[in-house]
Amino acid sequence: MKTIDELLAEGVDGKRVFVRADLNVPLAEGVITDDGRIRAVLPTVKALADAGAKVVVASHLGRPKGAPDPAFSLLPAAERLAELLGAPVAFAQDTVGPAAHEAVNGLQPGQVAVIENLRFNAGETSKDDTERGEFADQLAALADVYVGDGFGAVHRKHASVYDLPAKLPHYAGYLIATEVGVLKKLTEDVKRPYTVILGGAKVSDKLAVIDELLGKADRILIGGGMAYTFLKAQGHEVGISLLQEDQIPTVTEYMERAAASGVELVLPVDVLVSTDFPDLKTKAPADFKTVDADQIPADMEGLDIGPKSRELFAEKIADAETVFWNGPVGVAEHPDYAGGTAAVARALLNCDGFTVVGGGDSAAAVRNLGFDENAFGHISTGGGASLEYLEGKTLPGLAALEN
Ligand SMILES: Nc1ncnc2c1ncn2[C@@H]1O[C@H](COP(=O)(O)OP(=O)(O)O)[C@@H](O)[C@H]1O
Ligand SMILES: O=C(OP(=O)(O)O)[C@H](O)COP(=O)(O)O
Repeated sequence: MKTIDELLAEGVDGKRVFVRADLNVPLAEGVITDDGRIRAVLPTVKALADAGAKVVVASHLGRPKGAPDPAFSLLPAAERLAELLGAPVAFAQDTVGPAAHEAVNGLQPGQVAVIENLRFNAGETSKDDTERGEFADQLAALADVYVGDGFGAVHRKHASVYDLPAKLPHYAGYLIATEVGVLKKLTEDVKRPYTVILGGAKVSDKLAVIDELLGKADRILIGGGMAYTFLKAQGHEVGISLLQEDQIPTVTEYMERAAASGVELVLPVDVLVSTDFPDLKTKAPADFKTVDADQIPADMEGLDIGPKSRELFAEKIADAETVFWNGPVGVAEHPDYAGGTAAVARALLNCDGFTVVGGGDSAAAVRNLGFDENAFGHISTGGGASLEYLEGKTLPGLAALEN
């Protein structure tokens, strides 16, 4: 993989450099609640701008449906990038249309532009190679060189991640180099016990990684929206909790395999439940109660792990030599459901092993709950990406940079 340092040595003065970043930051009412992913790409953007490149920054944000949707505009991220750079950043209101070309053509060496959300275009995420290739051609028209630095999206076979680097000279940015360097340690020389904690809401994506993790981890703790498919598979009522019904046979097989191979698969023993999802805008106090995990009422959903589960999880983390955590174990954006996630974060800090936290929302939760990000072994900007890397999978965005 050629790195940005090689590109800088070759010289970028006046060249248009396309930086595929992951600026998929959490937003509340259009306000960024954690800018970690923007700060993470600054070294790359700054180095290119300082060397006289015309820097074109691109990213997805959220999951719009292949067409413009103002709720998912990258404008707030572009504005924050400008603040962090201490320099103006041009913003194009389309991705590959006239506004993007105008913004890029208007750049002087050392200046930066952000183009609108890549996923406003159906070609970005298309499963059809030709459609993705055509969109990548349109992106390629905006640049002379490609720098891949969106670690959080390298597991996606998307046009800007996978197809575009094949069309331009391509290099890995500083963030990708750092992330891969740290995560590599977890694939090569894992000190045991190795505890993995999985939570969050991208249940179908993340259930799949358990298949591989069963052969790698000693303990797998399941919280967040992930837990309810397991509880249901054990025959419990889960009410209106997040559920991946079609995955019940799969998780049943996981539980059998874990038992047979001596991997501890740990589920919550109690949960906080409510009839309503909390209001994340007003953060108004929630009406919830704590129940045992096999007593979830039919009209309620589980929104955090309960006090007994927090103790149990902390115990399974305490003596671990290696810990990997992806996914808040509750709806940590709301103070009433952040207790489980805070307990897991504390347990990581109390453990002497090497601790890695991965994922946009997990990293945001840790910082927003007031934990010192430097106290963890590593905070990865990618959740799904780091999990798939640890599985040993070939990640499209890394393979494309290697070719
Ligand atoms: N029990 C739950 N029910 C619904 N959503 C949940 C639950 N627990 C956690 N979440 C949500 O999961 C989201 C984060 O999931 P995900 O994107 O998978 O994590 P990450 O970005 O760290 O990889 C958060 O917005 C959080 O509110
Ligand atoms: O937020 C992200 O992943 P993560 O939640 O696994 O950390 C990345 O920006 C990828 O987004 P996607 O899962 O919509 O492709």
